[in-house]
Parts: sequence; C-alpha cells; structure tokens
Amino acid sequence: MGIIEKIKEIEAEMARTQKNKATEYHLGQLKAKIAKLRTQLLEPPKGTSGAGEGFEVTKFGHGRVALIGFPSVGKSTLLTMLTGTHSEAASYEFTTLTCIPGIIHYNDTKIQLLDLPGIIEGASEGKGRGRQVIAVSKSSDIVLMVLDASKSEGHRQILTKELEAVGLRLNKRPPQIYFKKKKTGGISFNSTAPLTHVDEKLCYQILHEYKIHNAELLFREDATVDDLIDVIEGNRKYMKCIYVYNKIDVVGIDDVDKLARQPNSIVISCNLKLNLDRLLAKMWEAMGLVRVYTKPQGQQPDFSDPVVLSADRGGCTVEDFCNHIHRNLVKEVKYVLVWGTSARHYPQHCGLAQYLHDEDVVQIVKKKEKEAEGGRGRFKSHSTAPARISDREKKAPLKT
Ligand SMILES: Nc1nc2c(ncn2[C@@H]2O[C@H](COP(=O)(O)OP(=O)(O)OP(=O)(O)O)[C@@H](O)[C@H]2O)c(=O)[nH]1
Ligand SMILES: [K+]
Ligand SMILES: [Mg+2]
Repeated sequence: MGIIEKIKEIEAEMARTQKNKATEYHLGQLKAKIAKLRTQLLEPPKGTSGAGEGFEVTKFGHGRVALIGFPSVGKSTLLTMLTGTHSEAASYEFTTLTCIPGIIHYNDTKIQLLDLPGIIEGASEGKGRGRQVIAVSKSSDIVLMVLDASKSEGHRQILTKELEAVGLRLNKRPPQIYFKKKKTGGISFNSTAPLTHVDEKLCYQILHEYKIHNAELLFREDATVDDLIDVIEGNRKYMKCIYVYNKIDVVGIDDVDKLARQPNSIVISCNLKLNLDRLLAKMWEAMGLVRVYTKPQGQQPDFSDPVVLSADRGGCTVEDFCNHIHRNLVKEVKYVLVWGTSARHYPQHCGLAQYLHDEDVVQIVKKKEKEAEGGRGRFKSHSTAPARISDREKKAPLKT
C-alpha cells in the first residue's frame, strides 16, 4: 500500500470514530500517524533532487511572494499588472504551466513575485503540479492566495488544507511549547498554563508514537494535540498569507463588503484596476522589511539605496546591518549612531545588538576613526529634531 493510501485509510478511520473523552487518545495517535506519513511524502523520491524540480527560479530582490490559487482566478493577469512581465492569461484552466517570475518595485525595494500554475484539491498528494507549486511557495516569504470573489468560499478552506498538509501554517505563530529530546531521564512534563486540550497521558502517547522516550516537554500555553505534533515534527513553516479576492467587478456590493471585512483579506479587480495599490501596500507591510539608510560621516544619508533587512531573513540588528555591508565590518565597529524610530535620543549611540526599524539612518564609526577623534563627547549635542525620518525630513540635513 502506498503512503497516500495509508493516509486515506487513517483519515477514514478518524471520520468513523466518534469524538469523546474515551476516543481522545486513539484520535491523537492517529493524527500523529498521519503527520509522520505526510513528512514521509515530502521526502523527495530516491534519485531525484526534490519536489520543486523544473520549477525552481533563482531568488532575486529583497523578498519573494508566491501567487497561489485555483485555476483561472486571475493569477497571471495580476502578475502582468503588478510587474509588467507578461504571463499568458486566458479563460481556460491551467493556462500557466510553470513558474513565471516578475519584479515589483516598491518603497525603494525589489520584490520577486512568482506566478504559478493553478492548484486543486489533492495538490499536496501530487495532483496536477501541486507538489511542485507548493514547494515553490514554501520557498517564498509570504503567500498571496488569489481567490475568485464570485466563487465558493470553500476554495479558501480547501487550499489552506492543502498547504497545511505539507507543513505550511498560514497567519499563525509557532506554538508556545518547549520540546527537547534527551538521551536519558525519561519524559519530564510541565506546563505554565492550564491545559484543556491535552493531558500528560495523551502527550506520552504521542511521544511514544514517535518512539521518543526521553525528552523535556513544557507547555507555555493551552495548546492542542496538533500543536504538539507540529513541534515534534519541527519542519513546519509559519508564513503570512494575504487572501486576495479578485474579480469583484462581477460580484454584488454586499458580498464584496463581507469579503473585505475578513482578516488578512483584500478585494481587487484586475479588470477595473481596482485596489491594486492597496494590495501592494498590504503585501509590503506583511513582509516586514526594514530599510536602513547609510550615512557616511560628515555627509547626507544616501536615501536612494537602502540596506534592506528582514526579521525572517537574517535579522534586523545593527550587527545584521554590518554583515550586509561587509563580512568583516563587525570587527572594525567601535559604535554606531542611529537616527529614526529605534533610537531613544537623536541620534543614539548604539551597540551591535540594537534592533533597527524601517527607515532608520545609521552611521558606522570604526575603531581607528574614533581614536583619531578622541572620544564620544561631540555626539551628545543633537536633541531637538523629531525621531522619525519621514519623506519630508529626508530632505532636511542630518548633522554629524
Ligand atoms: N471579470 C474579471 N475577469 C478577470 C479578472 N482578472 C482576470 N480575469 C479573467 O480571468 C481569466 C483567467 O485569468 P488568468 O490570469 O489566466 O488566471 P490564472 O489564475 O493565471 O489561471 P491559470 O494559469 O489557468 O491557473 C481570464 O479570462 C482573465 O481575463 C477580473 O478582475 N475580473
Ligand atoms: K487561466
Ligand atoms: Mg495563469
């Protein structure tokens, strides 16, 4: 029996099993069994390089966004409109058969947008090009789930389920569970919050299913069995997702209103060029990029070419900023001066651990330079200017 058949069989057993206190342990065990099989399914078959074969496109720019959706919802039309790169669009399904990259220029940053073939129910099990599409979307920073506003809301659930089946968790944060495998000592079970979904016995049973007999387990929140399995599996990817309802030109205003009010959602029309600028703003915000402008000593900052940092990709501290500029720079830094919202005074004298904010301005003072200046006293004099570097203030000179 193949892996997919095994999953189907267990799913059928779960559907047959009544949910109550007596069956809770058995159901938990079945969930762990399915999770293990799904992980097995994700391992590339022997002799191939992986599920993304033929689809992988070189990463480019400061971030990557994937367009995921059923066929003919308007993914290619959207890519063409947002990037200017042409991707064939037509009224028949599966017009797009491969991954087509385009570039969005926004807020002095470059974002790689990927058009992908449509996916359908069963994609995670390899239907259509589902597995390749999902592999590419896993490699991106956020997902735009494109939906047809005139079609069933069920599509969103189906796609979410398909992405969950391969370990993607949309708009969720990792469960607050500490888990560490040990060599000896048995299982230590603790919690700092009252648990209403699991108990010690259930957790032991799940760990047993994974053949884990020595481990430290600490629940910091009222987590579920699914959360525990996610933590044990350890290969989950937590991603932001924006639900993009396209084609609102063919939907009544009441329905559009309902869709627009859902969390993480936006309504657009490619045909009428409606709301596309708000979509870009929302997308950019979700990516959480941090633009940092460098200011050479005695000169104005270069506002045309920011260093772009991200908490998900490499981090946002002064040290991360230095590593972006040059591998060995960190060793030469005496301290840095920071202007912007991360600074408590203006400018702030900071160390490498400081977290930078979007639109901060940074000046690096190297070790030998500081020695030549003979101390830090001269940096204490600035105080009156506002802490945020807005577009208007970018034109005003910053001293030092
Ligand atoms: N009414 C309306 N039609 C749209 C809109 N956007 C796209 N379409 C149409 O929807 C159809 C499908 O568009 P595509 O861009 O090919 O959709 P897709 O999601 O890339 O489709 P596949 O590549 O087949 O998965 C085309 O006929 C488009 O003209 C819109 O805002 N409103
Ligand atoms: K199409
Ligand atoms: Mg297409």
